[in-house]
Formats: sequence, C-alpha cells, structure tokens
Amino acid sequence: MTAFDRLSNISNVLAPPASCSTVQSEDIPEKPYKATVVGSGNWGSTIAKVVAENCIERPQEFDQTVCMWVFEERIKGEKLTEIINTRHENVKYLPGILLPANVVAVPDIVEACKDADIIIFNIPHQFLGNILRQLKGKVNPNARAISCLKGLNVSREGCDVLADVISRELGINCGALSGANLAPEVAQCKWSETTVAYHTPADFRGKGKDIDKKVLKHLFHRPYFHVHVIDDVSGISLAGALKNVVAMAAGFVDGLGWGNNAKSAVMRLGLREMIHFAKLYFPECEERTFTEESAGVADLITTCFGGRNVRVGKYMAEHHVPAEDAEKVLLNGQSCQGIFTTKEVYEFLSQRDTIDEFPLFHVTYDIIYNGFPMEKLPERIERGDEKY
Ligand SMILES: NC(=O)C1=CN([C@@H]2O[C@H](COP(=O)(O)OP(=O)(O)OC[C@H]3O[C@@H](n4cnc5c(N)ncnc54)[C@H](O)[C@@H]3O)[C@@H](O)[C@H]2O)C=CC1
Ligand SMILES: O=C(CO)COP(=O)(O)O
Repeated sequence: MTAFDRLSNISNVLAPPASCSTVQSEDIPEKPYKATVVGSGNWGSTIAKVVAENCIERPQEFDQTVCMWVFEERIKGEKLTEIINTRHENVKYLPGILLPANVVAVPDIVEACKDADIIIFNIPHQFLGNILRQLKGKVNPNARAISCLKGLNVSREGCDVLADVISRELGINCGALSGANLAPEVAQCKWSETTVAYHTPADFRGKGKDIDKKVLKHLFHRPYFHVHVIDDVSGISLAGALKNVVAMAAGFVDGLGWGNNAKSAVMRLGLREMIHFAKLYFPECEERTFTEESAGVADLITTCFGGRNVRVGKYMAEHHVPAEDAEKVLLNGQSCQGIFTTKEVYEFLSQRDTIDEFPLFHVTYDIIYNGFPMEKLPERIERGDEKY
C-alpha cells in the first residue's frame, strides 16, 4: 500500500466536527489549498504537526492531507516513513510527540510536492541544493513556498538568503518563517511566537485563488504558536542564519564557565554584527526586524540558551573536540547549522575583504576551523569592537 492509497482512509477518519471550523466565508478559496512539508527532522516534523492541525480545523480553506517528504532511512530494520504512517511518531527526529494522522510521510520528493499549492521547505540547508535539483520543473508553476530553513547560500557570485534560492531555482515565489522556536517546545504546544515574511508577488492571482498573508497566518498560527506576518523576507532569513554563529560562540563561553555577563557580551556583539551584515549586504532589510521581531533578538536569545548550536559549542569547550564530533555525540543525526554557516559567512566576508569588521564571526570561525584557543576570544572581540 503506498502513502497515497492511505489518504482517502485518513481523510475519512479526520473529518472534523462542524463546530471546529472558524473559517469565514471570505476566507474560503475556490479549491482548498494543499500544503506539503519538505523535510521531517526535528523542526520539519514539528511544522508538519502545526500545519496539519490547522488543516483539520479549516477544511474549506485547506486540503486535509499534509504530505511530509521524508528522507528515507531504516530504524531497526523498519522504514521511517512506515513508522510515521502507522504509529504517527517520528521516532528518530521528534520522539515522544504524536503527529496528527493527516500528516502523511512520503519518501518520493516529486510525489510529495506534485499537487501542492504551498510547499514548506524545512531541511538542514546543506541538503537544499540536491532537493531543488530534483524538484526543478516538477512543481505546480502556480505554487508558492515558505522557507523555514536557517542558513545562507554562499557562492563565488555572492550570498543569498535561502528563500531567494528556492524562488530562483523553482520559479515560484517564496517567503520565510523564522522565530524563537526551539522545536521540542513548539511540538509540546508550549506557547511561543514566530515571524512569517512574505512579499505578495506581481503575478498574484487574486484572493481565493492564491496564497496571501492571511492564508499564511491561517496555515501557521496556533493558540500556542503566535504568528506575526511582515514583509522583510531577507531580514528574518539573515537573522535566523547568523544567530547560529553567535550561538556557537555563546556555547564556548558556557563551556569555559565564564558566566552570564560574558555570554551577554557575546550576544550583544553578535546582534550588532548581524545587523551590520544585513545593512552592508542586504540594504532592503529593516533594522527593527532584528530588534523587535521574534525572528531577531528573541531567536538569538532562545538559541543561545537552549538550542543545539550552543550545546555543540559548549561540548567543544568542555571536551576539547572538533565541532563535527560534538554534533555526532549530542544530536543523534540532527544538524548543527552554525558549523556550516560560520564557514560560509567567513568565506563571503573574506571575499569581500570585510572580515575585520566582524570580529565575533571571525574568531568563531578561527576557533572551529583553525584551532584558535577559545580562551583568547575576549582579546579578539575587544580589539575589533572598537573599529566601528
Ligand atoms: N530544530 C529546531 O529547533 C529548529 C530548526 N530550525 C531550522 O530548520 C531547518 C531544519 O532543521 P530540522 O528539522 O531540525 O532538521 P534536523 O537537524 O533534525 O536534521 C535532520 C534531518 O535531515 C535529514 N537528512 C539527513 N540526511 C539527508 C540527506 N542526505 N538529504 C536530505 N535530508 C537529509 C534527516 O532525514 C532529517 O529529516 C534547519 O535549517 C534548522 O536550522 C528552525 C527552527 C527551529
Ligand atoms: O533556530 C532554532 C530556534 O529558533 C533552533 O536552534 P538550534 O538549531 O540551535 O537548536
């Protein structure tokens, strides 16, 4: 039985009571929008859960089935897709959380996306290029996308936010979702906020026919997951990527036992470098995205206190091991994006000859990749901080 054979059974089981629906007539589209999630890691599975809950509550607005593309692997001999579709739990990447039965795990990326009106990308960013190559020319040309990825694309040509890479490669408009959202907390329905950013495209087909900001709010907002929708796609994307570099440095401070004041200093300078980076290379960004949105300062704080990046940095300091080893020991297959982003940011700033304007990003790179002693971090950031 394929994943799709199961869909009709599932939607029968899930037909919601009429009282569940809070949809107003103006929100009802010509045909319910179909959402697909690409990715099934810690955050991918959590966002699939959030979206699937909303699809159940809004049957006139959204198709009842949410396909979730799963990078297939075997867990004790069983396929992960089969486990998800029968037990409704992602036992590897989001253990202990029951996924709604309308989340259907699909191992074939093209099949998962083929009828989607909205494709939500949620994978570690080192895998994005390969995914887009497989999807190119195969998605509905009228589809829209949202990137939940936190990372950057750096090449010889420059630096792009990932929403722009998705738009360019697939020819579909792409916004972003980013915020102070540690997945295990959101998955347990603990209250949090997030930021969604979306530009209505020039070829917008009209209300009821196309995704707009209100549809996105309905798709992602939950009583425990408060969505604020803005325009600044580049701003929330950069903030989500760059805070991972700062969190690695915050982890070094934790591991060295230097205390809260030192960690706050690193976070302060980190926020300053994040904003400086945005102003220099993405002038369309708004500074207040960094200082006022969940995707800005709040995400920096939560990641530096409870995220995987800070834990990896701390482990490196405590055990004197390379970042990749710490990632393997701590994360059971999950990914620490700060390791890649630190390198990508360093390479981009070096190409542009501006690395000296970013002493925290620079020393974090030197610690992870060049064996620079982390105890000397203050010397590097004190000196650099006075330059601008
Ligand atoms: N976990 C979290 O708390 C949050 C994560 N994010 C961001 O969301 C994005 C996705 O992160 P997570 O879902 O947490 O992923 P994760 O860190 O749990 O990564 C594991 C995922 O990578 C997949 N994978 C492994 N090898 C692969 C391959 N060769 N090709 C394709 N996929 C492969 C695995 O199947 C699994 O789904 C990242 O950019 C992350 O920074 C954003 C907010 C919160
Ligand atoms: O982005 C996140 C929280 O918003 C998750 O951060 P980590 O990847 O460090 O766990």
